[in-house]
Amino acid sequence: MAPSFEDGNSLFNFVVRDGNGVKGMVDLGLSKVPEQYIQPPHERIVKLNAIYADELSPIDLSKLDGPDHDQVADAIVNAAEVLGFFQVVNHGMPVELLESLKNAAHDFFGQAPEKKAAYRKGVSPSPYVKYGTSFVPEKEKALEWKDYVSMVYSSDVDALTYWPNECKEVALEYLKFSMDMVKKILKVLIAKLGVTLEDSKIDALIGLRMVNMNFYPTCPDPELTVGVGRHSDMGTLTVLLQDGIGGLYVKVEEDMDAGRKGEWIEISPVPGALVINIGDTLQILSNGRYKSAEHRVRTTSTKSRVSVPIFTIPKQTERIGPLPEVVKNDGVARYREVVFEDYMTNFFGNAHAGKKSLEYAQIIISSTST
Ligand SMILES: O=C(O)CCC(=O)C(=O)O
Ligand SMILES: [Fe+2]
Repeated sequence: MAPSFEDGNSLFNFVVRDGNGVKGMVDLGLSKVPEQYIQPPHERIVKLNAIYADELSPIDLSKLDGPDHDQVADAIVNAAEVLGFFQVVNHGMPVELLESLKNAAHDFFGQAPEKKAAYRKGVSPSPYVKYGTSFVPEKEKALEWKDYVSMVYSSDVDALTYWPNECKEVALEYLKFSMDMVKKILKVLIAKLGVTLEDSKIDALIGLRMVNMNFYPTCPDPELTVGVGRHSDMGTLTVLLQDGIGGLYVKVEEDMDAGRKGEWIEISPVPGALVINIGDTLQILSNGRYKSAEHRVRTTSTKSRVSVPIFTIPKQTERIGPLPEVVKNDGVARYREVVFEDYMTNFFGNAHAGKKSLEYAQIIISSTST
């Protein structure tokens, strides 16, 4: 039976306030996209632009420990400078774990709405778990076609006590495997900046970790909606597991060989691979050399999609600014120093709007020369 929401408020209340999510709405039987989800034309993802250039072939991470170290390090740095996104294979994570994670995400979101709604903001029994929908629904002109559960890591004991039963064990294992990889990649990126950081500083830059599970229900008209709107991630590095459905798009910020600046290209699913992307923090630390890529997610009408990002972000008290050696080299600081907690508050206080989040730390450099 088609749902009849008399006014906009009742739909908002059903989906957002009462925690039924997009899934709850779709499960009622939906033949068309509700008005609240219709994106303005310039935000819609119309064209399926599946470019599969050489730059996007996955990087074999196991080679970082062998004679090809320099080549692999260069590939990582190049990807971070040009697109801000790359995929890795032979990362050491068992394939079965990746499969279990996707299943666990389906298990979690497949539960009755009240089970998930128990983790809503303000009522969640755990300070570390939040279930929700869209990004900041109260501030968005059009809602995003996505439900999520977010699990903050504080300790193994807390994770196993407070994270949802449906996914806590696999999510924790995934996080453990990922952190070694994240540290390795981060060390490569920092070294190429000509900077040496103490291990304690590296740890502080990825001191807060969050495992999210995203669920994108089927949509009756994917061309009117977005799964996630244009945004960059706020943290240092993001690790992402996506399923085989596809729909993750990245905006080309630097010109690649074929002159594709400004185009959106798809990060096509590769079985067994993980996606890595640079976040705002690393763009700031590198004084703009590494790109916190703008990305977005399309919805589909055929099958629900799941993805499982790990966000590694600085500790709240950490001061983030361009590394002094890099500024010295560049002759200019493109960002000011900010306390990460303030950066985060600003990030979560606004709807997704491309790379606008970076403006919070940006120094506007006026060109007075010539
Ligand atoms: O679902 C995806 O592929 C990406 C999700 C994403 O960008 C995010 O959660 O920040
Ligand atoms: Fe993202």
